[in-house]
Formats: sequence, C-alpha cells, structure tokens
Amino acid sequence: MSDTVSDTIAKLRREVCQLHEQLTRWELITWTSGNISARVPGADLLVIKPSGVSYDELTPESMVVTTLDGNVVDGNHSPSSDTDAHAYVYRAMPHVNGVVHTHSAYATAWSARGESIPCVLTAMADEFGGEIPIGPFALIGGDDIGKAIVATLTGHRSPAVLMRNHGVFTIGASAKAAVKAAVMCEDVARTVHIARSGGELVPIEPQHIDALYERYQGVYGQR
Ligand SMILES: O=C(CO)[C@@H](O)[C@H](O)COP(=O)(O)O
Repeated sequence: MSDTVSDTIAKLRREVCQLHEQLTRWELITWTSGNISARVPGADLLVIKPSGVSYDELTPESMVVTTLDGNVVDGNHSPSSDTDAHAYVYRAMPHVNGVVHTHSAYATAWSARGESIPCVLTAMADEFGGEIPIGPFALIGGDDIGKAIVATLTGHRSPAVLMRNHGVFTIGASAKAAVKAAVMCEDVARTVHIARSGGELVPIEPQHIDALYERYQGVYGQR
C-alpha cells in the first residue's frame, strides 16, 4: 500500500471515529446501533465502524478497513454488520464518499409506518430537495440494503432514505456530509411529526422547493 494511501487511511480513521461522536451528540443512536463509513479516495477501500463496539470505546485504531467487497484488509475488529450495504453503495454510486446509518427515533418511526416524509418545511427543500423517501424492507447483511438504498436514491435529490421497519441511511460527498444529512433527517422528521399531529400538512409548491434547494446547495453559507 503506498504511503499516500496509508496516510489517507490514517486520516480517515480519525475522521470516521470522530464523526461517530455526532451520532451520540444528536441522540441519533442507542447503545451500539448505527454506523459511519468513508470511502478511501483512489483506492477500492472503505473505513468503517467496528461491529458492536460501544461508542465510548471507539478509537481511530478500532476502525476497520475493508475492500469494496467487504473483505477486511486492516483492523483488529469485525467490521460493522452493515459493511456490505455501505460497500454496495460505494460500488454503485461513485460520487458518494460517505455513508451513515442511524435508528433516530422520529425518522425510524416514519420508517415503521412505511411512510416517506413529505416536503412541508423549507429546511427539507434545502437539504433534501423534496420528500425523504421510504425504501423497502430488507434483511441485514448481504447486498439487499445496499441495493435498496441505490435503487431509491438514484435520480433522487434526497441524501437520506428511510428503510422500512429499520431506520435511516444517508449518503454524502463526504462522511461529514452524510452525518449532516442524518442530523437534518431526524430534525425534520420530528418537526413534521409534530405538525401532522396538530392538523393538515401544507405542502410547498414544487417550483418553490426547486428554488430553495438551488439556493441552499449553491449559495448558502461561506463560499
Ligand atoms: O440496525 C443495524 C443493522 O443494520 C445496525 O444499526 C446495528 O445495530 C449496528 O451494527 P454494527 O455497526 O454495530 O455492526
């Protein structure tokens, strides 16, 4: 392995480990549920959380490096039980460099109803470009979840999918972007749930969703 790839992996080990702190900070997971991975650019590799390890015991060294077929190439732990799903996404979606999985309460409740979250908030138009779609029920391990993520999100502006009866998977141009999508997904899932419990939801006009999405994705923040 070249020094450059080794250095990149060392950096991604630190980054992926640190990003897991965001899942506990924003209360998106319970116990050892959830996981984050990052693609190793220029190499058919990924860095992912070890399976079943308590979040307060995660370290850069405990992260696991696998091929995009899910085979471990570096690490002393078994990789996440969702490694095949993450790996499938990286093989099928070259623009994706980060994948996150959570069981965040409100978004997972929408997945338990098999319901997509309608776009009724400007914050949804900004980050998701429309509804947050529901994906099919899929068993864990193997390519089923990965195939469903790719099938649901290909051609869709949303970086998040609600896997029915299971939880949230998000994708991003970086692992940090995928974590942001997971945080925002839970935020809007909660707000829309509260809104719907109070009465009829008011949708946003499609042309306004487009305008909001273009502004947020293209102009918002520091450039
Ligand atoms: O729901 C699932 C399985 O998809 C995961 O959230 C697990 O609960 C966490 O698995 P590991 O990443 O610890 O293997």
